Amino acid sequence: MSTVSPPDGCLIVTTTRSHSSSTVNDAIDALSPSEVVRVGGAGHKVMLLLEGKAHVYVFASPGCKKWDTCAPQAVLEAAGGTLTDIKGVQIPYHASAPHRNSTGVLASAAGQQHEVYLAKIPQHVKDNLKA
Ligand SMILES: Nc1ncnc2c1ncn2[C@@H]1O[C@H](COP(=O)(O)O)[C@@H](OP(=O)(O)O)[C@H]1O
Ligand SMILES: [Mg+2]
Repeated sequence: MSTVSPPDGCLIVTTTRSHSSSTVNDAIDALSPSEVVRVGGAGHKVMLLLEGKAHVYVFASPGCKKWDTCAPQAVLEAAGGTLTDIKGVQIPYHASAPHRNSTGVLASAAGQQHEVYLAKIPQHVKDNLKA
């Protein structure tokens, strides 16, 4: 699967258009992005990662559900990218897993250092999101 790499020398963060909060914005600000692209839909944001139009997708909020992230995550991982919760933990998809992604979402494009973005998310943001 071929994808386009996001540009070097800048940081484009994609996030929610309609579910912002102070925690959501604190996580974004901590990355010091050069641009923030606010669009609706988990799939839309992952598409931006695949198209090289954003480096990282950050959502430090509990609202997103398993069915919003499962297909986008599969496609992103097939392309070499990464999607975890905001703490870097794998999102569980087994039959008895809770429907809600209560510990948020952080996804990065292929070639990005996922752990570098994770390390920049403030501890109070991580602590605020409980499983
Ligand atoms: N507070 C909330 N209540 C309900 N759904 C939410 C939500 N926050 C996020 N979501 C869902 O999580 C997905 C990503 O949210 P957002 O677009 O705001 O980043 C969206 O679903 P879809 O991916 O099916 O559009 C959206 O409906
Ligand atoms: Mg949905």
